[in-house]
Amino acid sequence: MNRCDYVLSLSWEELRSEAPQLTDFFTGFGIDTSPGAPPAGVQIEGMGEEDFLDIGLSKGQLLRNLRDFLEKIDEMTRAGRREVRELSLLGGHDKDGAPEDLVITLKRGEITGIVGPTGSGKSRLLADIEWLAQGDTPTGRRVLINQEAPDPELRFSIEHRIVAQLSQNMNFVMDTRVGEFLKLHAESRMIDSPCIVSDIIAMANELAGESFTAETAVTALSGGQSRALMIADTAYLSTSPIVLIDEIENAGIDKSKALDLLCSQEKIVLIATHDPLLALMCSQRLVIRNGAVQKVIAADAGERRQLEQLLRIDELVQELRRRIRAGERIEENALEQMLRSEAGMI
Ligand SMILES: Nc1ncnc2c1ncn2[C@@H]1O[C@H](COP(=O)(O)OP(=O)(O)OP(=O)(O)O)[C@@H](O)[C@H]1O
Repeated sequence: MNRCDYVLSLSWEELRSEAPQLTDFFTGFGIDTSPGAPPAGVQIEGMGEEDFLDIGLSKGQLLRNLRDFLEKIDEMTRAGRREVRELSLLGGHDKDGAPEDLVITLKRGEITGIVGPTGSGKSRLLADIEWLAQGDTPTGRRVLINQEAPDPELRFSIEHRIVAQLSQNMNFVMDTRVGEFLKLHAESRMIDSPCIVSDIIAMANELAGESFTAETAVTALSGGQSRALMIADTAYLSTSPIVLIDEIENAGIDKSKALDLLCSQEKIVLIATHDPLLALMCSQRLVIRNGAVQKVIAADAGERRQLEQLLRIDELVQELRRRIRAGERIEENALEQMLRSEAGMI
């Protein structure tokens, strides 16, 4: 018996324990999935021409949809088995060919910063990770997943990418509304939570400051808003366990909140940055020079305390930004007053 026939012959209790998503699939076609109802196969056999007209599909199309749906469930189960627990970077060489002394393993829930002068190779390191380099990029680095070289299927699969890249420019080419875009994305991920779209929009609005709604056209979003939407979307919908971020400092979004959000989703986050606040928020940072990682600095208690103070200073900067955005004039002693009211800051 093939898988399709097997599913069609199960009782609803059996089906629920086998793959709960299937009951939603059948309910969507008006099939009675209550516990005592006849199995799906019996009900489909009993459907007349009118019933098929009602659902807008022929019997053959319905069965083909079921087969596609089962394949998708299987693929997602396989993806779950390919679970990424850790990511290791093995050094290659710098721009002059000198060996890079690097062996480091990054774990889920960890944020790693990549810092260094302009042109030193930060984006190149992100690209090496995105392509799961195997000594075949200009740096000669290798990337291991769970201490093994990833299989080629994982490297070159477009559909099941384990790495999500949030690049500096987010441009939408689709002509659709935010709500519709997120709904489609959630469906493609088989995430069927009724609040998911509104949750993502609420989070994106928290990150962006300037609100938009489910009815806003994606092409009308500002740079900061689309960046915020992509971060919230990645956090809630992306199954990619590794997230690479190239510069969010100028995106006009609440960057510390954005990092907290991604980190709370147990992702392995790498962020290339020139921003001291973001760099200090990381669990560790890789210092790059001349195309190679020169050292790894782990955050310590001293740096954590500096981060706390920097976050307070950042709040003041945000407040100034808010006032300037609102068209206010900044009085001569405004900053001094704000600093004084921040007890103990100066
Ligand atoms: N190990 C290496 N060997 C050879 N070329 C390298 C190496 N590392 C980086 N490069 C090259 O050096 C150039 C600059 O690197 P990259 O763009 O990654 O710098 P960056 O630190 O991201 O700069 P910015 O801060 O300006 O964004 C790129 O062309 C990159 O491919």
